Amino acid sequence: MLEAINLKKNFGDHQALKGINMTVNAGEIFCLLGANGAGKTTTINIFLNFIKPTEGQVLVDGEPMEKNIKLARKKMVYIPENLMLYPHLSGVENLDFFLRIGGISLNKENLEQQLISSGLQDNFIHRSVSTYSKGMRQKVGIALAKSKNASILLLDEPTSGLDPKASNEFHDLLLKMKEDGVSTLMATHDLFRAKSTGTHIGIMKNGEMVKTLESHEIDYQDLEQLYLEEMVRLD
Ligand SMILES: Nc1ncnc2c1ncn2[C@@H]1O[C@H](COP(=O)(O)OP(=O)(O)OP(=O)(O)O)[C@@H](O)[C@H]1O
Repeated sequence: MLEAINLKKNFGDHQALKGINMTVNAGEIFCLLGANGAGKTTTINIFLNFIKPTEGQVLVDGEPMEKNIKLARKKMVYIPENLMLYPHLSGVENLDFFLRIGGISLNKENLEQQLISSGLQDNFIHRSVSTYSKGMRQKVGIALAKSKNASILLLDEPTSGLDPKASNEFHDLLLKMKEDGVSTLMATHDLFRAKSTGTHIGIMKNGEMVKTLESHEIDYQDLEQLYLEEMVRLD
């Protein structure tokens, strides 16, 4: 479970976040929507402890993150738009490497199994990652999250640039992790996916969360209209 309490972030005299409150419970997929510069990545970076908030607090499973940052990071996996993997290592070798950094050692069969169950074709798992498509690299990220038993998944536009089939496969994997009780926070510009995959949708604008809703409350057309209205509304 992930919570933000009154998160504020200033970069110089620019207020990037103006008091964000949000909760992502176990088994929820919270999709953050908002125009470029709304503050989505800043929010995710604070959750990841990449940057510190100017004010406010992050709670991980109810505990302030700064109380035990190592433990909090152990629970999390981050998949950005372009997952950084070692291009000359295979999928199996990358997975092994990143798991070992986190103190986890799996045997070869388990590593292979994790990649295959994350949708990577078995004839690719021993090939160098430089031969992988973007969708295949993102699946290595999912395999890492599953192998780590991560309970929190933070995603920053993970399917941008993926073709519809690859994007579909990736979102199916997110839905499976949701069934396993993972708390997922995903920044996205894809309203359709936010509606179809998300359990909750937050619309950010100029550093504020201007709307939060449960995705079953709204159909896709109304979400699109609401989003566009929020974007043009003068405050
Ligand atoms: N390190 C930084 N230094 C100064 N300003 C920053 C920094 N990081 C972000 N900002 C500013 O904070 C605001 C929020 O940026 P952020 O990257 O969080 O937006 P975003 O919603 O993720 O946008 P996008 O959809 O383009 O990824 C922007 O005005 C951005 O210019």
